[in-house]
Amino acid sequence: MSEAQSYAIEDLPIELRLSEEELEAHRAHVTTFIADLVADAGANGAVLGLSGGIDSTLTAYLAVEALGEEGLYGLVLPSDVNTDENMSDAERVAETLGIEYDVVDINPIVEAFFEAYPEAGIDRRVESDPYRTAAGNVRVRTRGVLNYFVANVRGRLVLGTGNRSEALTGYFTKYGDQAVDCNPIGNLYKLQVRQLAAHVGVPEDLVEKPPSAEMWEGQTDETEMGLTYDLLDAILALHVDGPLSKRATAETLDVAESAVERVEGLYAGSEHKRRMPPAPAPLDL
Ligand SMILES: Nc1ncnc2c1ncn2[C@@H]1O[C@H](COP(=O)(O)OP(=O)(O)OC[C@H]2O[C@@H]([n+]3cccc(C(=O)O)c3)[C@H](O)[C@@H]2O)[C@@H](O)[C@H]1O
Ligand SMILES: Nc1ncnc2c1ncn2[C@@H]1O[C@H](COP(=O)(O)OP(=O)(O)OP(=O)(O)O)[C@@H](O)[C@H]1O
Ligand SMILES: [Mg+2]
Repeated sequence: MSEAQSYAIEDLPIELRLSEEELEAHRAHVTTFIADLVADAGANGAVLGLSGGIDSTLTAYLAVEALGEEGLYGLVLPSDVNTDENMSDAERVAETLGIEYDVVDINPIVEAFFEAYPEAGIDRRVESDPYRTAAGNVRVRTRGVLNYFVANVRGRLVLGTGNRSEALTGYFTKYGDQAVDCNPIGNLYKLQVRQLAAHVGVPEDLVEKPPSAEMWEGQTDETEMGLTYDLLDAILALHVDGPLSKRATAETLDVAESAVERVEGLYAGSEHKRRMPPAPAPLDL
């Protein structure tokens, strides 16, 4: 967002944008992945948090293709910082797909956490960090607990909605929205998530909506990260996943090297979120 950019995705030396044929291949690949995972686990189906955003909407569409409408159970979990529009979009997705779903207000649960540890002062200082992020993370982790509560009771798996752009930048809450049994769209960059969503028939207004974690009022991913997803995805594909050096990436995209460094920093700083909690090596005494 704050970084100047003057490139066109179509001109990139790597194919970030998927063709219709490739989109159809990804659709089949992901639906097979979901169907196999649920069958191999002997589960009754899957549970998925619906936020009205593009990641959960696409995952829901693909899960219904994989498991049928009976196979997916939706949870719409509003808190006081979610917009009515997003929550009604989440319900619209469930209604359109014909899946069973519940709406559970998480505010009382979240408030109980804040009251249980008033020393953090979160209820009074939520507008500034670290309180704002800490409070947002409580909302996100509360949803994770509820997802697993329902999964345990109904013998289902929890579907995650993480994509590759989020995974590589650590743009998720540790043991929150990342606490799931699988990430069906986890190998797609955000740009490709949007493309696949349009391809499988997700309504245009949901495809075009600015991504938001809705952890606090007015939050958007691109403002918080200081990068558009188009630029982020290009840097990830060329430099973090791809072979280009920092300078070649900046020259190719006609952006300052500082933009590439910013992404490098997000990637390196989130390494701990992509691995199992470490323990000391066994001691050979
Ligand atoms: N080097 C290290 N080795 C091992 N552990 C390390 C560590 N550094 C921090 N940690 C641990 O990690 C914690 C920080 O991580 P975490 O609790 O996740 O918190 P944090 O990364 O600070 O915040 C979550 C970020 O993800 C974004 N988010 C969250 C949820 C959804 C979405 C969305 O797109 O929908 C986005 C959110 O906006 C925010 O920017 C620290 O408190 C510490 O416990
Ligand atoms: N209010 C909510 N109710 C239920 N689940 C939610 C809610 N908010 C977030 N989630 C879950 O957390 C996931 C991560 O949120 P994230 O914002 O990254 O994805 P999204 O909302 O689906 O897409 P977008 O990035 O476009 O906002 C969601 O996909 C959804 O599964
Ligand atoms: Mg969202």
